[in-house]
Amino acid sequence: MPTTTVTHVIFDMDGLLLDTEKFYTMVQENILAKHGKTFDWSLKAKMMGKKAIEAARVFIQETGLTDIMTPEGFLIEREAMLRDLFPTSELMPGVETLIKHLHANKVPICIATGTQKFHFGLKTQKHKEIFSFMHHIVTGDDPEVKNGKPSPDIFLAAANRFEGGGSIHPTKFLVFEDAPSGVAAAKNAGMWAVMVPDPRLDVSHHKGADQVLNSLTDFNPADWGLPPFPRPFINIPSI
Ligand SMILES: O=P(O)(O)OC[C@@H](O)CO
Ligand SMILES: [Mg+2]
Repeated sequence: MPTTTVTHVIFDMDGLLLDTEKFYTMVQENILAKHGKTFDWSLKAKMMGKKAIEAARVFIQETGLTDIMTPEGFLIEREAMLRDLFPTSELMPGVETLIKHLHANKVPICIATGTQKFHFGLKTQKHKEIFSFMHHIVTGDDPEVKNGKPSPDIFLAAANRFEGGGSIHPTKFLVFEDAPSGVAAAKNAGMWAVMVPDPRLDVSHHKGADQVLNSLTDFNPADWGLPPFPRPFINIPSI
């Protein structure tokens, strides 16, 4: 991991801030089971992080369902199942502590997520305080995001929306991601990428990340020149 100092942080959301990838997996398994097919992590690795329609095209192509359903039809079926699940989304471990710490130390933070704006609202409704600390949110259906991850579009748009964003060098941005497409997008944008992958994702998909963590609870801000977590207060009784 390079010794560098970053000044701004961009968070991915699904699978990184919110424990939502399990919903996509479960629903996609259900849809494939109806056609006698199984969903596996090699397909998941190709879909996660992408814009919905781009992920749908991969799903239909890779599972051989092109004669049975269209990507658009798959999304309609998937969304009907996801709609009730999204509002139950929980934060991943370490998220609240890290976001509150960065916000308290005035580190500019934002979100760049492949999910569409409407789903963003459903997924975050239980966590309004935490998401209120974000300077801005860029969603996959934003007009500036012409191509989804691994294209750099969404991270470049997110960087530009900070105060003075357009003149900040990309290496001042630290991106947190869970998906191979997201890490590739961050690197394509010239930024640093900390990957927090699902343990079921093959390690071959970790390449390109500048740091790989098992959990955000293992992140040390000082490694990146960010304000360190306060030292644990040890109350040593006076002798
Ligand atoms: O970019 P994120 O927030 O991971 O969203 C991706 C989502 O569309 C599901 O994979
Ligand atoms: Mg993600």
